[in-house]
Amino acid sequence: MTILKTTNLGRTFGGLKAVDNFEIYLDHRELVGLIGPNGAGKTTAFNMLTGVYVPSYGEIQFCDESIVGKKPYEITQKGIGRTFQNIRLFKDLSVIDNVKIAYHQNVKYGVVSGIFKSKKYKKEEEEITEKSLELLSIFGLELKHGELAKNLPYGEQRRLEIARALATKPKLLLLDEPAAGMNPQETHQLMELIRWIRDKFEITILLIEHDMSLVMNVCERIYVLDYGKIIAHGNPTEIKSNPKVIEAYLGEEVTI
Ligand SMILES: Nc1ncnc2c1ncn2[C@@H]1O[C@H](COP(=O)(O)OP(=O)(O)OP(=O)(O)O)[C@@H](O)[C@H]1O
Repeated sequence: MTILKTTNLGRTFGGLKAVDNFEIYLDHRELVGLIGPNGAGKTTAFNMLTGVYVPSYGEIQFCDESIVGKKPYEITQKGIGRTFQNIRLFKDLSVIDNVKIAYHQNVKYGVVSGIFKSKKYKKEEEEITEKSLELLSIFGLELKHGELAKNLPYGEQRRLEIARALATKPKLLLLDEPAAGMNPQETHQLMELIRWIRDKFEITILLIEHDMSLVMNVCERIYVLDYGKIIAHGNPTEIKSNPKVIEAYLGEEVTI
């Protein structure tokens, strides 16, 4: 079942077509990679899918509904969660509060209930705390729940970002360079975790990554962007041997 489909999607900045004719589909429970050299347009594509940028043209269908023109928070509520290339945590809040804030996007009590701290409010709060701790334990962060996010080592901040994104209960999770700045051992563990998350939460994952071993090992299908256009699409074996992909990566410090 296809949950996301884009048609002739594009974004221009002045005269630059940062992304052009971007056409992808994602099926339920797929793990798909989006790769390409620096400046190819990967983050711009993510920004359109999540409402951070309004597309200059084209269509995005998510769960059979157009999400073009919707605000980022509306798209989050519809079921697209994401992480950012540059980590965006509330650095001066505790680890658990970072996750709880994300959960609050889906709670049912109203403002009045919140102000007067009704029974329903307290029950919801207890549930959110419990669920947040459960989520933190998946990411090996439960013992650090009281620490300030800014005091976590880099790899743990990246994991906390994924936990936050999952707390918004996404059907589709977009990960923008989840392994950036991680050492090989952390990257390997993350790879396992990403696969596990997809299975446990039964979600679709689209990830941007520069670490080719991670992409090739973890993704079932891969789209390759170059100068804003998709130049290749296929499984890892097909992508590795695609001449257009090899050419696009010439001069980059990566082995594919
Ligand atoms: N807000 C913006 N204003 C002007 N140009 C932009 C803007 N955002 C992106 N661009 C340009 O669009 C192109 C694609 O950028 P983008 O960040 O999407 O690439 P990327 O593939 O994510 O790169 P990287 O791998 O380096 O993160 C680049 O030429 C970039 O300079």
